[in-house]
Amino acid sequence: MKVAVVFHSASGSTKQLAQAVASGAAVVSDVEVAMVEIVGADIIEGRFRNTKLLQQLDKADALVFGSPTYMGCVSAQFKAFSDATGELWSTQSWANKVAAGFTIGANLSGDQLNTLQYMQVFASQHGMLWVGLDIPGNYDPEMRNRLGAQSGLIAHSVDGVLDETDLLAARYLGQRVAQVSKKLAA
Ligand SMILES: Cc1cc2nc3c(=O)[nH]c(=O)nc-3n(C[C@H](O)[C@H](O)[C@H](O)COP(=O)(O)O)c2cc1C
Repeated sequence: MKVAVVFHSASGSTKQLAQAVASGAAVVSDVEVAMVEIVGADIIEGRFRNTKLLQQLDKADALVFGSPTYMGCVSAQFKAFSDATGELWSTQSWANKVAAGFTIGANLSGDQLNTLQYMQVFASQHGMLWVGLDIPGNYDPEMRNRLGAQSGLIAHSVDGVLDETDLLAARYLGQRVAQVSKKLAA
């Protein structure tokens, strides 16, 4: 079972979440986890060009998408990556892969939900199966999902220092994606 955490991060906070998601997925037995970073250098004249990266994702059973919230949506780098997958859309070659998402913003209510919703639509365009969080906000003894979104993980940091509960929720999201993927494959 292969889980890929596909993310863009400019100043490192989304990357910290991605590492936590990956570590959560890795605790599930027989799961191989890859960190797949979207970098600006792969965007040439506005188009994301990294065939190897897309081929790596083809082989994964589950993709967890991560992007900072920029201007109320995914970053331009993440969007360029998602546009590049348009070539796969007509064949639906990612259909029935499991998908999930996480984001972070500097404002408590900085329109991060729109970022998750974009990722969810993106996954649906590929026929993927979206997995949200099954942690009801403010009802968790560990205070994971403190911001209460269940479409995916919304984290918040004003200075790039991650809240421990957001990292716990990210770990949990990774674990959940790996477990659901195994269940589907059984
Ligand atoms: C161009 C730009 C736009 C941003 N837009 C938002 C926003 O709409 N909502 C929000 O809460 N934070 C916004 N932020 C803050 C980032 O989401 C936040 O700093 C995040 O932690 C950056 O992630 P990174 O460290 O992975 O790059 C914005 C930051 C930048 C640079």
